[in-house]
Amino acid sequence: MAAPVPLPRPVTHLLFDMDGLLLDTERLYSAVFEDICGRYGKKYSWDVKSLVMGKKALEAAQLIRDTLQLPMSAEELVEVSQAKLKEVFPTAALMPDGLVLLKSPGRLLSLHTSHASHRHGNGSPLQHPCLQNPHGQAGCSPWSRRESDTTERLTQTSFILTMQLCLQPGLELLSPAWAGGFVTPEARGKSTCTVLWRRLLQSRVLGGVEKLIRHLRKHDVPCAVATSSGTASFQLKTSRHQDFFGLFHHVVLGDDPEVRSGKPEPDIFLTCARRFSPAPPANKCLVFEDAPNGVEAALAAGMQVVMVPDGNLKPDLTSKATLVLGSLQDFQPELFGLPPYD
Ligand SMILES: O=c1[nH]cc([C@@H]2O[C@H](COP(=O)(O)O)[C@@H](O)[C@H]2O)c(=O)[nH]1
Repeated sequence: MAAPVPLPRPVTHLLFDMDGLLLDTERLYSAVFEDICGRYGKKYSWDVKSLVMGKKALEAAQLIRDTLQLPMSAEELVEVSQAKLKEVFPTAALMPDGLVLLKSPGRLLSLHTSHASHRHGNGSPLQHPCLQNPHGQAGCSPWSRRESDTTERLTQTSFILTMQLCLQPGLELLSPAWAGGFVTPEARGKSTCTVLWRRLLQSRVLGGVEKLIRHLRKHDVPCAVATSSGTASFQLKTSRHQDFFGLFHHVVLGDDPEVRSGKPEPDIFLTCARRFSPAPPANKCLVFEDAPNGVEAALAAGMQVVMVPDGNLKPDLTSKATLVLGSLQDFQPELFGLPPYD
């Protein structure tokens, strides 16, 4: 019989990864590497991507080059990819919630699709008193639907029925990324999209990422960012989000001299924890990650880790996380002894 999975333990300090967790940049990396690899008839699949996510740029390029046998050096791959990434990094948006937007003539409806299941890395649902929902199901928080600023609670079944009802002719499904603030160049030109976008911004409640960080800040919970991104990439990616990143106590970057080895080694999280004053012990730190390399790094540092994996990631790559969530918006701080939302 498998050993029982321990419940989350209380923590005092939170350490956040950036790409694919706070910022919706993984699809930018995918588009750029798919394009470069495609030129040589190679596929930048999620199997390859899962190996490189969270690594420093040169190590990542080396791995991609070796795995796909690209006819160029790792340094050349860094140069070619960085040239393209620099163009798109300034468009980086905060991570969208599990939102799907449905557009019908004259009306915008958004549905939260994140099923908010809380599970252990091994796949078993987390049984915790904090997770009892109004329908009495442990391990599954309610589905919600937002129409303008009214919030209704829906069960999973009624959500699916609503989706079916909505997806009739005349209704258009907009990409989740659109909800996160990233408007594609094609969409930008269309007046209907612009009007809908403006309406969405007006009626918008804070996205899960921002809501969580502002909540923690309000309650003086020390938070920091630990990202493998180098200084130049970080500045481009965060250029539109300086207020948001200003909420963190500090940021540790991949080219920091104290970060000798990248994820999956623990250096970046240990360095990040040391820079709080006073520095917390590792077992009082909770890391948030989307990448398997990041989860390994957090565990190697002796920290607990909440994983918010991309849906394309193979389920077995989430197995080591303390807790796995569908979206950061589903995080319940009280599970780790932190102040609950008001
Ligand atoms: O498809 C990819 N995703 C992510 C990376 C690497 O992962 C890092 C993301 O760092 P983090 O998750 O620690 O924010 C990027 O800087 C980049 O080097 C990559 O090369 N290719």
